[in-house]
Amino acid sequence: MITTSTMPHTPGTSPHGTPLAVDLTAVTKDFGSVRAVRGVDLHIEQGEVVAFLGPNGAGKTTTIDMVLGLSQPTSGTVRVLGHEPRHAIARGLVSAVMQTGGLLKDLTVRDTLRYTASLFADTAPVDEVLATAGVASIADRKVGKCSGGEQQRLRFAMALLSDPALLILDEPTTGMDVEGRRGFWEAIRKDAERGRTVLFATHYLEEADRYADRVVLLSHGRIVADGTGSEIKALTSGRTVRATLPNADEAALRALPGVDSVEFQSEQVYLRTKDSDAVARWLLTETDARDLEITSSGLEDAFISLTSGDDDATTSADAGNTKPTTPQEGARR
Ligand SMILES: Nc1ncnc2c1ncn2[C@@H]1O[C@H](COP(=O)(O)OP(=O)(O)OP(=O)(O)O)[C@@H](O)[C@H]1O
Repeated sequence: MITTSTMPHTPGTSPHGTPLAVDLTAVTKDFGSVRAVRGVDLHIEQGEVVAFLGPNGAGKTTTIDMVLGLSQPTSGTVRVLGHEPRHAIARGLVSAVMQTGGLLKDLTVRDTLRYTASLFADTAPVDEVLATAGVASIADRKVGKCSGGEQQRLRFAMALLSDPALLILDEPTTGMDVEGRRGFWEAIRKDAERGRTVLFATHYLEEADRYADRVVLLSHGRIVADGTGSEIKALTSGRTVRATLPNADEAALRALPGVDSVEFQSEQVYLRTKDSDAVARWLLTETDARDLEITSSGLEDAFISLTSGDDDATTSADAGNTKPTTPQEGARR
């Protein structure tokens, strides 16, 4: 079970008494008979960089839309920095970077920012924002001539104009090449180091693992895991200990604490375990095992194991079944 905070605190605030950046409690969302979000509890503290990871249809966009005040939950509550989402947006506390739209091809990057800035009463200086978003070198380029990655960095720059406390990005790098994605995330990470809270939805495991402090894994409208990338990897599949062990005592291996599975290939034994140190120690001290190798499972294994095998019931008819599907659900707080 992943937990990061055991300190009691007032609902809606962090243990330090500051409002949570995002505070979802028992949130559900129905579209007719489809229950897209099923009892989500999510508490994000200010300054966290959180990835919302999940397969198609998991409910990421639906949840983000509620945080942005674009739709209302069917039940449960959504608070953003201590406010109703729409009030938080109206106060300029939240900005969003969406995948597409919102750009005029004939304007330059700088003019796009100047024009956007003119719509607000008070904004960060355009030159500062150009630099932060990593688009200063293409400031005089027409938007239509910018690559997909550059256009996304421009959308990021536009989102920064109001200097929001919370930045939300819904699958911002879909369709970008590897180089473009790296440049985009480097700009986001660098900016986040100054304390901005970032919540982004993604399909890319590697992106979530590398750029988020915390990964919230969503499947079928529920949170099925919540922790750092490493915690989630360890949580699901643990590690595999491989050893050469002729005449292995299968029953003894299976009885070891923390061992999830045991497989044999001729003289090789493969043990999947959450406590690889203990298994390795036992093999080396109690058996003739040699050539030990310990490998860590990837986030992809965790993703597949945590998001598959769940029931596919997304109709609200069975929505009363909000029991966690894994021990990890809602485990963070
Ligand atoms: N306006 C709508 N009307 C009906 N069903 C909807 C609507 N919006 C979303 N859904 C359904 O709700 C579920 C969750 O969709 P959502 O778009 O939130 O998932 P997602 O995780 O963002 O997926 P993707 O990664 O494909 O964008 C899906 O079953 C989807 O078909």
